[in-house]
Amino acid sequence: MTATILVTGGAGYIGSHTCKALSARGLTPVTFDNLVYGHPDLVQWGPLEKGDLADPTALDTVFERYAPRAVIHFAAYAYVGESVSDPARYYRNNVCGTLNLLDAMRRHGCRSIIFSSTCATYGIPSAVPIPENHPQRPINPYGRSKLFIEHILEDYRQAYDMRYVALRYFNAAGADPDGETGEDHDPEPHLIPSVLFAAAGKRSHVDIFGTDYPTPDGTAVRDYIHVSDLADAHVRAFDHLERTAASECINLGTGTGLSVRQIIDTVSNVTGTPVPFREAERRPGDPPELVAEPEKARNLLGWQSRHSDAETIIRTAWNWHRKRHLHNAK
Ligand SMILES: NC(=O)c1ccc[n+]([C@@H]2O[C@H](COP(=O)([O-])OP(=O)(O)OC[C@H]3O[C@@H](n4cnc5c(N)ncnc54)[C@H](O)[C@@H]3O)[C@@H](O)[C@H]2O)c1
Ligand SMILES: O=c1ccn([C@@H]2O[C@H](COP(=O)(O)OP(=O)(O)O[C@H]3O[C@H](CO)[C@H](O)[C@H](O)[C@H]3O)[C@@H](O)[C@H]2O)c(=O)[nH]1
Repeated sequence: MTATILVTGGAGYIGSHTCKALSARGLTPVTFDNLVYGHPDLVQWGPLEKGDLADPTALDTVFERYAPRAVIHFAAYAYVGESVSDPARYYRNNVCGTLNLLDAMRRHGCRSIIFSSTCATYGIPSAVPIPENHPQRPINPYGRSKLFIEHILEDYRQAYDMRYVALRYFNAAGADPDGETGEDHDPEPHLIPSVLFAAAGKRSHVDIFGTDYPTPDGTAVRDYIHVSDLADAHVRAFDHLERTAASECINLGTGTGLSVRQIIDTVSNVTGTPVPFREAERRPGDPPELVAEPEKARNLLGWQSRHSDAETIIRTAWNWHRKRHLHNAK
C-alpha cells in the first residue's frame, strides 16, 4: 500500500530518520517544519513544506495538497531546562501547536496520529523498569506539555473518533548507520554528543552531573535507544493503526540502563581517545534512573531494538558527528 504521511518536525533528528524508514517501507513522507531547529538538508526522502503549527492556513494548505493518510507528530520544543525558565514557550508551541494540528486533521478528515511522547511524563519513577501504567507525574513543564497532549489525544479519540499511538521514547541516541542523517542540535546538551565533542577536543571536557546517585557506580542511569530503532517503531505504529484502529501509549526503550561513566568508557573505547571529564553537581530535576519496560512494544508492534547496544549507538553517532561537525577530529 502506498500512502502519504505528514511528518511534522521531519527536518529534525528523530523525524528525519523516520522519513527514511517510511520511504524504505514504500510510504511518502511529507515534512512540515518551520526550520527553527530543523535542517533542510536532512529532508531527503520526500517533499519539505516549510510552515509553522501556529499557522492554521499553512496546515490547511498541506492537508489539501497531500491528503495524508496519517500524521506523525514530532514538531515540538524539547529542552527541559529551558521549559522551566520559559514555560510559556513550551505550552504555546507544544500544546497549542498540537491543538492546531488536531483541528486541521478534523477539518480534513485525517484521523490517525502517531505522537512523540517521552519518559519525562513519568517524572521520578517509584521503581524501574517503568511500565506504561506507572503513574505519570512529570517534574518540569516540558514533560507536562507532553502529558497534556496525551490527555488531549484521548479526549479527541472519545469525542471525535480519532485514533492515536503515543510513543514514549526514552533517551534517543545514535545516528543513521548509513551516515545519511543524524543529530544536529544547537545548543546540544545531551550526554552522548557532549562526550563525543570532549573526545574530539571540540569541548574541553564533559561534566558528570552527579556521582552520588544510588546506582552501581554513583552516576545517573538512562535507557539509550537508537534513533533508527525509534524510526522503525513509528512505521510499525502506523501499520498497527491501519490494522486495528486501536489507540495506545507505548514505551520505546531497550529495558537496559547505562550509567554516565559507562557511556564515557564506551566512547573512549570506540574512538580510541581518552575523554576528559569533571565530576560535577547533580543537574536539578534529573531522576537517578530511567529504564523502560519494553514488553508492550514487542507484543503489540512486534518491535525490538536492533541497533541499541552501546557500541553501535556510539559508533554511528561518532561517524555522523565527524562528518558533520568534527572535520579536524582524530
Ligand atoms: N531526543 C530525545 O531524546 C527525545 C526523547 C523523548 C521525546 N522526544 C520528542 O521527540 C520529538 C523530536 O525530537 P528531536 O530530538 O528530533 O527534536 P528536533 O528539535 O531535532 O526536531 C523537532 C523539529 O520540529 C520543528 N518544529 C518545532 N516547532 C515547530 C512548529 N511550531 N512548527 C513546525 N515545526 C516545528 C523543529 O524545527 C525541528 O526540526 C520532540 O517532540 C521531542 O519532544 C525526543
Ligand atoms: O553533559 C552532560 C549531559 C548529561 N549528563 C547526564 O546524562 C544523563 C542523560 O542526559 P541527557 O541530557 O542526554 O538526557 P535526559 O535524560 O535529560 O533526557 C530528557 O530530555 C530529553 C529531551 O531533551 C528527552 O525528552 C528525555 O525523555 C528526557 O528524559 C543525565 O543523567 C544527565 O545528568 C551528564 O552527566 N553530563
